[in-house]
Amino acid sequence: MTELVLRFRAPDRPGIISAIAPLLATHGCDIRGAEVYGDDDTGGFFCRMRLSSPTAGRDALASVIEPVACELSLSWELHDLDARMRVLIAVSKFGHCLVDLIHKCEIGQLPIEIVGVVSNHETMRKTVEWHGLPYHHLPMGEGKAAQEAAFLALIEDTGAQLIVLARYMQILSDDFAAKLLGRCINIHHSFLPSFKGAKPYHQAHARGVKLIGATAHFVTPDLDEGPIIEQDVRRVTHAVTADEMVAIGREIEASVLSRAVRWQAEHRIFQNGNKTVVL
Ligand SMILES: Nc1nc2c(c(=O)[nH]1)N[C@@H](CN(C=O)c1ccc(C(=O)N[C@@H](CCC(=O)O)C(=O)O)cc1)CN2
Repeated sequence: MTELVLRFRAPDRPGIISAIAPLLATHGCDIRGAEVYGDDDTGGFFCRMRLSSPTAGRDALASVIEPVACELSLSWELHDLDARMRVLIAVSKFGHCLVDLIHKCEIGQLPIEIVGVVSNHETMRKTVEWHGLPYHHLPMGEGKAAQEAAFLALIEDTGAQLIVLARYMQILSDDFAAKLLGRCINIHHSFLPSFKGAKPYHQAHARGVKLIGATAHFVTPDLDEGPIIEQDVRRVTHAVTADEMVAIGREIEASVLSRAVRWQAEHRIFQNGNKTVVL
């Protein structure tokens, strides 16, 4: 039995599901779950189906879907759910999101394979190597261009399908960010669009907010402007210091980022203009 995810998007119109469903039934596929969304603003239609296929494997099924999808102008993907997404994690000095991802991967809560950890500091090497994972120290000393070239080579060498910036505090150049479009997720330590930049908790404290939060988003060349995937908040009072906000924020950041990574690994996220649809 093969567990698969079929996901597709197309200009919205009647008859898309009724064209696909019989095809799946003909090939013995059971639709175990399905979510759809039609966007009135963009006219887009989005669908994610979880399939059980007793006989046809991924490639066999893909070969019969292709002609129909072409006829319907579908942009589609078919993923084997047993295949874990290859993930390269980037971190600077703060390891709370990194260790949360490693732990959740180790206990099987995240369907990913961590292919390595990259950092511009040595701070997290001991922890990462203790978990038996490769650590790649890429300091900024040789300049951003050289560092990013080494970072990109690592992405290619490891076959990483997703790059996670787990409190990686370097702004990626426009060229590098453009090369990672749709496959790089960042955790920003504020409730975007408020408090962009490097020190959001101090900005929040200075502003006197009553809620602080974290935002997972796809990385684009524009700092902290990428499509938002997940957010969460916590209530704070006048008595909470900036340092206490940093401490409260760690838990929010880790939970928000791990949810975004799980959804990406489960092929649930569609980019929809500068927004996302999560099915
Ligand atoms: N092209 C992009 N690169 C990065 C993004 C992004 O959205 N687009 N997100 C950041 C993460 N981040 C906030 O979430 C962030 C990181 C770093 C800075 C910053 O000002 N860094 C300084 C250096 C700071 C240092 O060395 O400690 C800098 O790069 O000059 C702001 C926001 C990750 N990259």
